[in-house]
Amino acid sequence: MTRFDSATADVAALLRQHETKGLLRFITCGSVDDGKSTLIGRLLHDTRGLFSDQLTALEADSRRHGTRGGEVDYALLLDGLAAEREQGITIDVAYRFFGTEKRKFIVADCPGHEQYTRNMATGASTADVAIVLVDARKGLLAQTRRHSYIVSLLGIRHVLLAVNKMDLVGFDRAVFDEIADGYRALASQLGIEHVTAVPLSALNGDNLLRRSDATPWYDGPSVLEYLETVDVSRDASDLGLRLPVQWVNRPNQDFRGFAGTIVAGHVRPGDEVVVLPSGRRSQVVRIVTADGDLPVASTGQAVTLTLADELDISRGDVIAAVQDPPQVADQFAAHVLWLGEQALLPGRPYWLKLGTRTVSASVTEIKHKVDVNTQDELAAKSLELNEVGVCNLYLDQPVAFEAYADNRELGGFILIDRQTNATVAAGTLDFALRRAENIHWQHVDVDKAARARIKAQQPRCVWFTGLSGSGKSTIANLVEKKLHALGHHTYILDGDNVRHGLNKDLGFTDEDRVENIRRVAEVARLMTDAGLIVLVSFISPFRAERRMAREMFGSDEFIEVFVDTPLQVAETRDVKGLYAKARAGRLPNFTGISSPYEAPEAPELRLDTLGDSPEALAQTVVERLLV
Ligand SMILES: Nc1ncnc2c1ncn2[C@@H]1O[C@H](COP(=O)(O)OS(=O)(=O)O)[C@@H](OP(=O)(O)O)[C@H]1O
Ligand SMILES: Nc1ncnc2c1ncn2[C@@H]1O[C@H](COP(=O)(O)OP(=O)(O)O)[C@@H](O)[C@H]1O
Repeated sequence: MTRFDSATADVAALLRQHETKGLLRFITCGSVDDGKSTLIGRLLHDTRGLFSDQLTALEADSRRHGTRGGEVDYALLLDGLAAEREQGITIDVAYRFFGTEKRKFIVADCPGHEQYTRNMATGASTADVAIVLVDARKGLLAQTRRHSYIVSLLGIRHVLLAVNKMDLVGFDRAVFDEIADGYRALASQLGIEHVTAVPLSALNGDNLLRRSDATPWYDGPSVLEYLETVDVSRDASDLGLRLPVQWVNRPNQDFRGFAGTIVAGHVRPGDEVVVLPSGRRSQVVRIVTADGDLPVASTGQAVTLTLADELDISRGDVIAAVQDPPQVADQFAAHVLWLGEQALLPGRPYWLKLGTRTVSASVTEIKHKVDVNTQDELAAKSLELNEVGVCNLYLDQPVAFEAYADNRELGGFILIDRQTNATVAAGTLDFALRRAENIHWQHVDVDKAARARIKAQQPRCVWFTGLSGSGKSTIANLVEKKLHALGHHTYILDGDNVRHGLNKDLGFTDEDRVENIRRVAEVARLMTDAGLIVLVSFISPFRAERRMAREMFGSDEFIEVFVDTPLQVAETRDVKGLYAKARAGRLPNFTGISSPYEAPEAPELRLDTLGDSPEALAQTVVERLLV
């Protein structure tokens, strides 16, 4: 068992012991060296929340590091644990638990370095309170502003401003007042409703558990008093029931229950409910739990509901009160905090996870990005790590949602990279866009099958991908000639050509290439719908967009052909002299040289242009097509 596992077991015991007390979740944020770890370490230790094995380890560490006079260096404990978890990468937020007679606490310790915004957002998404630490000698920093912006973005309404290291400025009231006033101005700009400022020396314990004699001019609470008494209840009582279905419980033919945690409202047997997004209605029959059936259940409780009717309900659906259901939509205005190493590219599909539902989503437009230090709106074509943008989102299917301001569970989402499964963004849904609401799919009587029948062929999209000069155009051209000779109806979409018309507004940046492929894939889809065999010949360098294109077609309709020519060979051919230009630095973002090419992993066909002639390769494609 690792140290972390044993801590987890202890935590479970602690939580059980404190089960009857209120629970407060908070995060700590601040710049490096503001004293975060010391603050948390002391809170844990002085409230006797430290687990004994960790305390022993801590004292040993302190001795090893030669801390003054055998004193415990509290910072060591948390920094040590954080480092340990960092090796496991992904989330290195350290969740710590402690309790007093009045409350129990879960604190997410978010590392303060720039690149750790991801951890902070993770911690903040469930917290009720944020402790923002500021070094009294340094005042408000860019990092303080950034963290406070994220705190407000993620809906934390209560901030404890801990002006730390007051001992180093002689507990000077003027210093404290100036920082507190500056912060209140910032908070009101950001819409943070409740700010309490405390003059603190985390190291010495002044105003930490009890009020300190060193600050007779201060009559507010100590940090712990604040945490024990702050009222974070939200007025959710008037919201109707919302239960996102986590799983369908069907142990046998006679029982079918829908399990999940109630995120708003309450429920009783007999209540009328609606299931979203389908809109089907039913009535609650039982509220089942491990401890027996309940007469009523409310927000925060994990339950299994059984319904009067046999409805088709699956994970991700939301069971809601009939009188007051959440909305359903597939297009949104949203705030997106980008956490990916690679930039956000409009048009690229990501997985969006909202409540218990996962759907494919893309950003259709970045309205602007927000300078998190000044709140200025800046023009943007993409979002880089740690940037926040106001975006339009498009989902490939409708979901039940609520504005984040009203309900964090049904309004807060994350975006996941479809290749790496890494979390690349955290975001909030602001409101639904109505633009598609009044547009309905127009039924036509002559359909794709009818069009294909008259052409006596199966429509296809043959997608050639490869480096510039690999041979895409040459081979596609030969394939078309052969198909034409056989009486087939075809069309070639060639990158060079389409860029002269439909896509003449696009260049060769990553984001322009994503849009280039999105458009040509849509055109290819229309053409196959018209019954044609379409040959697409685009470099299409990114796996994500080739996959997006593939998903637009039926399973045997899309044939990915990798024209596999090594870079050195394509460069030697240099049909258009572009490689020479790129090498000379006169052509930026050139594929293979200053812009990446991601080779297909599982194409339907791989053409080795060193092994065979264009003619032979074209014949291979035709044979694959006409099987
Ligand atoms: N910077 C840069 N990088 C790559 N290619 C460049 C560039 N600048 C111009 N060209 C010419 O544009 C053709 C590629 O366009 P595509 O639309 O196929 O490219 S992409 O799919 O959007 O990556 C490509 O055609 P092919 O050589 O037929 O592939 C080039 O002739
Ligand atoms: N086996 C092969 N397959 C395709 N092209 C080849 C082959 N061998 C040599 N070539 C030459 O390589 C060049 C490929 O250029 P092109 O078809 O315009 O590539 P792309 O469309 O991928 O940029 C042509 O001059 C072609 O004659």
